[in-house]
Amino acid sequence: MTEPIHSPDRLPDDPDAALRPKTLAEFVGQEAARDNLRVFIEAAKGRSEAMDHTLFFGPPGLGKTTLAQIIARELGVGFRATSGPVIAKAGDLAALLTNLEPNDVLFIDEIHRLNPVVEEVLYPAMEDRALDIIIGEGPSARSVRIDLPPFTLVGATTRQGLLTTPLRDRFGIPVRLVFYTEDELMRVVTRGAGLLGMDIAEEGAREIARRSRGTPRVAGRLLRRVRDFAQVKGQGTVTAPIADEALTRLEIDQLGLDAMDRRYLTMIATTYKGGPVGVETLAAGLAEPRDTVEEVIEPYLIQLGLLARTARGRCLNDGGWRHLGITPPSQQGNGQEGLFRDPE
Ligand SMILES: Nc1ncnc2c1ncn2[C@@H]1O[C@H](COP(=O)(O)OP(=O)(O)OP(=O)(O)O)[C@@H](O)[C@H]1O
Ligand SMILES: [Mg+2]
Repeated sequence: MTEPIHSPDRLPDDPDAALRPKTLAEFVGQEAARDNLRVFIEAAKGRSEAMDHTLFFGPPGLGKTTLAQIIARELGVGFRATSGPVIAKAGDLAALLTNLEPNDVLFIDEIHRLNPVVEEVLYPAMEDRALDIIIGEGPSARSVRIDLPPFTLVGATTRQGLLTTPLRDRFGIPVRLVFYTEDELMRVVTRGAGLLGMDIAEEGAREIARRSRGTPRVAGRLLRRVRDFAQVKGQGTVTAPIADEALTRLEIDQLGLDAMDRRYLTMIATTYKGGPVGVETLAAGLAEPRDTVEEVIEPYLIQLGLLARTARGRCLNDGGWRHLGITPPSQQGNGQEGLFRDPE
């Protein structure tokens, strides 16, 4: 399997762990979120209390896991991490919760994928710091309430919309993470280059930043690939031309779109005449899971204004047509045929 160079999906053996910021001060961007978190962390520390439960949501690779770790570190408390699909039974969650030290952070990644039975157990744990456990079966079964230490639940999800309302409502601090600006990504790239001991020109960093899909994880990955290229093809320094050549070879275009993004846009443009077309149809056409289309491919295309999600399906915007260099059917003069045929 080849490394998904440009996909913001994480890999099992997290190669970007080395680039992970460890403090709020080191964490680039997400200004609003950071300012708020700083206040909540200080306040909780000042009172020696657990911080309120916090939910991070936003596309993959924007720093949800990183921020969860930073919170624990800045609070000076322990950090336990798990993920929604891993907690199979209520008992698994009970074991995790009863083993926490006071004020610890429990991080649940992909919290929208919690089993509903487990989720029911989480409600009183979050709200009343209590576990209601059923002991025994049948007529002799009884419910026992166990008190828990104070703790902070930090949840992360790429799909806030898939969270049940009762769960969402129990987070006192909801934090939306947004795509990074080019300047912010430049700081991410420059910082990463420093940590990797790389020589990088300002315009080289800008080129990588501009083509990183607004995502620090992608920036880190592109940086490593461009470094290889600079080492072999150049004098070791990442200049703008070296970065451009490397990224072009990786089929990452001027907007930072990769081959999959372009296949997605081209399919809407040519097969579906610009849409609207349903996400299921597009996912099937690309042979990608619907989740990947909705969580990874679409958010950035929408952010760039190339694509619109409408009630009737996905539609290409003017910018999308322009980026592909295709004239929309509506703007074609008479006699222009052939390019846009009805899908079978
Ligand atoms: N603000 C930032 N500044 C610098 N580097 C960052 C920042 N945010 C994220 N990174 C880098 O991007 C990588 C991915 O971040 P992280 O794992 O926190 O993303 P995530 O939102 O949890 O993604 P996923 O949804 O896939 O779990 C980190 O290892 C880190 O190197
Ligand atoms: Mg994560």
